[in-house]
Amino acid sequence: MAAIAPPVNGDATPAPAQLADSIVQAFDSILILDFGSQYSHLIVRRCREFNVYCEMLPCTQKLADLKWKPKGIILSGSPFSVYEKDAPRVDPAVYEAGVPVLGVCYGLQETANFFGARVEASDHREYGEAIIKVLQQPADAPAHLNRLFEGIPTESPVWMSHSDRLHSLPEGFTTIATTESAPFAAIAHNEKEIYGIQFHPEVTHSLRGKDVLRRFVIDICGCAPGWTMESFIEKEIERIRTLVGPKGQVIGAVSGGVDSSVAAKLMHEAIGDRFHAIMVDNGVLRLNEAQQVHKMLCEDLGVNLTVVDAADLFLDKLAGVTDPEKKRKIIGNTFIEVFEEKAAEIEREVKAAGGEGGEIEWLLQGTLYPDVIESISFKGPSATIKTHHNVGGLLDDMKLKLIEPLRELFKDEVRALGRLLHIPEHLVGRHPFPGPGLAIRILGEVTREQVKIAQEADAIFIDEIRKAGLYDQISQAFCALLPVRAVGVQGDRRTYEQVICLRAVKTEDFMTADWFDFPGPVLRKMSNRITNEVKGINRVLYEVTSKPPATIEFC
Ligand SMILES: Nc1ncnc2c1ncn2[C@@H]1O[C@H](COP(=O)(O)OP(=O)(O)OP(=O)(O)O)[C@@H](O)[C@H]1O
Ligand SMILES: O=c1[nH]c(=O)c2[nH+]cn([C@@H]3O[C@H](COP(=O)(O)O)[C@@H](O)[C@H]3O)c2[nH]1
Ligand SMILES: NC(=O)CC[C@H](N)C(=O)O
Ligand SMILES: [Mg+2]
Repeated sequence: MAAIAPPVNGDATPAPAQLADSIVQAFDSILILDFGSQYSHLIVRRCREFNVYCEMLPCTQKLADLKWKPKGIILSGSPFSVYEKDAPRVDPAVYEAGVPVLGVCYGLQETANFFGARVEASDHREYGEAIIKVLQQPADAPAHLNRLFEGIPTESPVWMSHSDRLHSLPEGFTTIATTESAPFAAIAHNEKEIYGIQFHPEVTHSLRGKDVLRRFVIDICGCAPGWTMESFIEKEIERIRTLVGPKGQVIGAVSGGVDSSVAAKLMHEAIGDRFHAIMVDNGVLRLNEAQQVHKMLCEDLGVNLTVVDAADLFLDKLAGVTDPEKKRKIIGNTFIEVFEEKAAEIEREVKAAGGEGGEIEWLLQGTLYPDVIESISFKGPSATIKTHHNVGGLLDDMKLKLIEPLRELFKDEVRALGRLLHIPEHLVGRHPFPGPGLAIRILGEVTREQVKIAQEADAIFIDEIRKAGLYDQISQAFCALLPVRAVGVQGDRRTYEQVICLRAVKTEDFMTADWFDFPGPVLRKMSNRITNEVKGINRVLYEVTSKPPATIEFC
């Protein structure tokens, strides 16, 4: 998505995002301006849970450049303090847009700051739970002062994460709630529907936080809750048809993962056989993955899939490379090279067969919102944690244009979409597998030997998870091959072999995650099988770090 409204959802640049025109025209939408809080994406999720579409853009987004009119604006929290020299500033147009505004934590402080109040470091830092007290306004007060907390108990627990506080109330505002340490825990403008809250309503620890957000989005902004997956399918199919035209052809990057399968099914519904699905065997897939996916997509999805064997090309390019980001870029770039070559080949074939199809201009990818969310941070590339192969790892001069129907969605929304499209449960419920595959799970150099070890260990791990009936309780599970050797004893002989680390996590949206608590006997069986069956491994570790501070993948 480019800085200013591109004509399609997807766009190769990892620059600020804008909502696809068709979505905003069809649905009431909320704009969330991100000041860099680690919880910003949760605001997006919560609003979507009310069936209201919302889009998060960096706080540097100027309202004047926005091609659509939001029904309301939410300003997120931030690691900054408003009095810092480099602190991100709110676009003053936000308060003149004529739509309700809600500032959360830093958003409240920046609003107060804008309206002339002093914000200062406090002796009473509040991290964690606080009890909010809602102040009932006098009978002659403007009605909107009571609106945000209407129906919310006078006292309820909220979650705080701040060390700054307002020194005083900005002129023209009223305090609408307090806590013991925050005398201005919630404020509202006396005339305009501008609100600020010091707590984080988006985290589940704020007991009635979701209700406060609902009050804002539905009752105050007046958003109609029309954003459902049913309506999304309809609109998206229409949009794809218009975009591609009556003769246009699309090549699809399909991996067997749930995202690209859902995207492929949607595309197939929209343009039928003018869609050509391609899976690339990049040499770092799971054991027998290419064969299994081929069968699954043809049989279960009715999509015609070609598997391109490019294992040697990828593995040769990866030879000698140990840096994780370099691996990611090489894989991202090589994927595109292969797709462009394949697109030209399909065009020639269609022409030779006297077919009607036009040029292949489009590449379908199953990119999701979490894949892009980091690259739209206002902090820019310096904050990039890792380059997702399908976002930051693309070729700069690629000829194919991207079409990414799921770019605005979270994983659970995609799964719901898949079920509505009648995609079988075993496909919809599959654990994600990253495009760069085992290359980012083999720490150090990726060789054919290392791939074989990683594949065999992974197959055993997943097999045991399934046998224990735990597959659906786990969000993602895999093995990482560590670049170290350790001494062991096998068959009375000294061994000096590699160490494999098992990782299994539970997560709702893959933005945060917790490690899975396996029963001891299951771990024991896994460890036993791996050391016995996989040549080259003499130790098995289990990873017990959540995200954050770790990430799900090892690199
Ligand atoms: N081996 C592959 N061949 C072709 N395209 C791929 C391959 N691996 C990844 N892609 C493309 O990159 C996109 C992003 O990969 P990602 O792993 O995030 O999604 P997915 O594979 O569709 O679903 P999941 O996240 O469940 O694995 C895919 O949707 C697909 O378009
Ligand atoms: O297709 C992908 N291409 C990538 O480059 C990539 N990097 C991470 N992932 C997947 O994203 C989710 C979050 O992973 P991290 O916590 O490691 O960032 C997890 O599900 C990861 O498997 C990727 N998927
Ligand atoms: N979570 C936040 O938005 C914190 C804002 C500001 N940095 C503070 O400490 O008060
Ligand atoms: Mg995948």
